Amino acid sequence: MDELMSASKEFFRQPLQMKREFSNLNDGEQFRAEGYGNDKVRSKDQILDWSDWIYLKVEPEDERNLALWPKHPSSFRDALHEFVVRCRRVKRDVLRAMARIAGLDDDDQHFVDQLGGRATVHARFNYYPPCPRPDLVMGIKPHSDGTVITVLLVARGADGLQVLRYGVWYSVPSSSTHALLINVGESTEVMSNGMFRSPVHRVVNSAEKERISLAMRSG
Ligand SMILES: O=C(O)CCC(=O)C(=O)O
Ligand SMILES: [Fe+2]
Repeated sequence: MDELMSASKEFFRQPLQMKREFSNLNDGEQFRAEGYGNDKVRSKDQILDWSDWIYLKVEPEDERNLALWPKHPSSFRDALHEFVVRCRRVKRDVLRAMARIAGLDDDDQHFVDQLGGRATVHARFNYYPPCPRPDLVMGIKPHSDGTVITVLLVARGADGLQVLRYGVWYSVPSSSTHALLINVGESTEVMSNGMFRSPVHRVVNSAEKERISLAMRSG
């Protein structure tokens, strides 16, 4: 996790020109989901998030578009691959535990198998630079994840993530180590008939501190 978080930081700290090599704008114009950049611009009045990201399909392995995987730092690709492999187990264990909580017996059939053998996983590396006027921007707008499950890797000491519960925003405390946070996705909320809720969350920027995270979005 250390290596991956350092590689991510190093990537984002490069000059824009270097990062644009992996841009999510094809020919500088046409938006595609994968690559480095920001939201698709749909109108002049659109408010963009105060963040940068890289969005990459990481599973199934044979559907990776390696041309968009950063080459610098050189540790980036291997560190990401290793994390993807480790996440498979985390995901499976969490989904099995959830099936047990739901009182289901043959657990794999319920949540794990919903992902199938060729489940799609996207990695979204997020970088939130400090903002001199955090009151005017949003690092990532309020949303819930359209996934089965999201494994969020939060860099050591990074704060800014907030979760909405009954109309009140609660801050997720930062940790002195890198941390994994599991987010229930909308598909699981539907599959469980609302027993597991997919929380609405957002990131607020800080005036002094950056935030780095990696969301592994499954399904
Ligand atoms: O940076 C974070 O912790 C939140 C990221 C997030 O919500 C997402 O990528 O879906
Ligand atoms: Fe999210």
